[in-house]
Amino acid sequence: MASIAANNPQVLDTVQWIRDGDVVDEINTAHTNLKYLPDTALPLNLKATTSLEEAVRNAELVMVAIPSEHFRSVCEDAAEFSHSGQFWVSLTKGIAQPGFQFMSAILASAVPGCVTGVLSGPNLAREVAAQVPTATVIASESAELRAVTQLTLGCDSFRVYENSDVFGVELAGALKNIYAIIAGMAAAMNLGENSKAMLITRSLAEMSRFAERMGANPMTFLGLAGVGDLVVTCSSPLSRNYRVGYSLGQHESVESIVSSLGQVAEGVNTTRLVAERARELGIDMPLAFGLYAILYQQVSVDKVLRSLMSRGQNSDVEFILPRSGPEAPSSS
Ligand SMILES: NC(=O)c1ccc[n+]([C@@H]2O[C@H](COP(=O)([O-])OP(=O)(O)OC[C@H]3O[C@@H](n4cnc5c(N)ncnc54)[C@H](O)[C@@H]3O)[C@@H](O)[C@H]2O)c1
Ligand SMILES: O=P(O)(O)OC[C@H](O)CO
Repeated sequence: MASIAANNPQVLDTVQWIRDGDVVDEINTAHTNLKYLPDTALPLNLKATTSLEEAVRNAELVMVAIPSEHFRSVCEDAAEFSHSGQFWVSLTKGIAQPGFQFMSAILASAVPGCVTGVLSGPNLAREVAAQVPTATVIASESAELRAVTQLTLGCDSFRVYENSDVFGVELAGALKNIYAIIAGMAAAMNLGENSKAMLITRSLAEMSRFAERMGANPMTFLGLAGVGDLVVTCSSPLSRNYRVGYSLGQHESVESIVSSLGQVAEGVNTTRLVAERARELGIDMPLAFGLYAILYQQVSVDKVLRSLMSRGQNSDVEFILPRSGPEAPSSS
């Protein structure tokens, strides 16, 4: 996203804050970030810094892409350099603990006086930086924040659509990681194209069911942040969550997959938080429960698959034909 903004002649300065001084030097001198974007030359005017003050103090728009686990602490450190009315947008697709915290809520409490938004959509970072034609969603209650984000990022290779359902957009971005892991598993098991279509479509049904019960608008899931991001992350090995699933499907342990990934796959933690919350609220989420059993209860992938395929059959689109009660297994 920083490279998209830096390429925009209407944006005065783009400053990217990074902890690691060596990466900062690499971006400022060689104009590359080989670990994350090995094939991309970064814009010459993209400036990196290890100083939060330099990145935040004079910014009109601050975009935060920190893994959810560390999102609050970085925002709290940055808050002393913010000013009232400054636009802060989360790019992070996860849920933080303790409790069940979303990034827009963390921004609002960690950065007092800021105006918040969420950017989410089918946006594999390598493709965004390579200027592959791409679209995203900016969600905010502030029309001004939405417009500033569209002006900052909109260009020949990148389109920014708007939505006011902040909760729905950020929930979609977090939930799709669960189903990307499952899709990666299905790919490793060579389950076939029919299975892929069933999986993506039933994932969407499950995500929308959860979202509606949590108070989001399920129609948001028909847009880029819902269907769009679900399709890309469930189809591409460029997704870390998909790769985690692929390795699980090859019977690697979660511990070794996560340690060899070297980057964050938010879906592993999100699966636990969402499955636990869904059980508390009595929301039926068979795919998320199945993945939870594989990740956290040592249940085999084959056993989960058999149990999913033997469940009672229910409504296709539950917003048209209501579901007929709990989908209990039809056979043991
Ligand atoms: N990579 C993508 O394609 C992509 C696309 C859209 C959204 N996201 C979201 O962006 C978020 C970040 O993912 P990412 O892909 O940028 O890479 P990542 O998950 O590897 O982490 C991003 C950066 O955060 C840094 N970091 C980790 N802990 C930190 C801390 N305590 N303080 C400061 N920096 C810290 C890491 O060093 C890394 O440089 C995730 O929530 C992800 O869902 C990623
Ligand atoms: O690499 P992932 O699995 O975190 O997915 C990246 C983006 O969220 C795709 O939109």
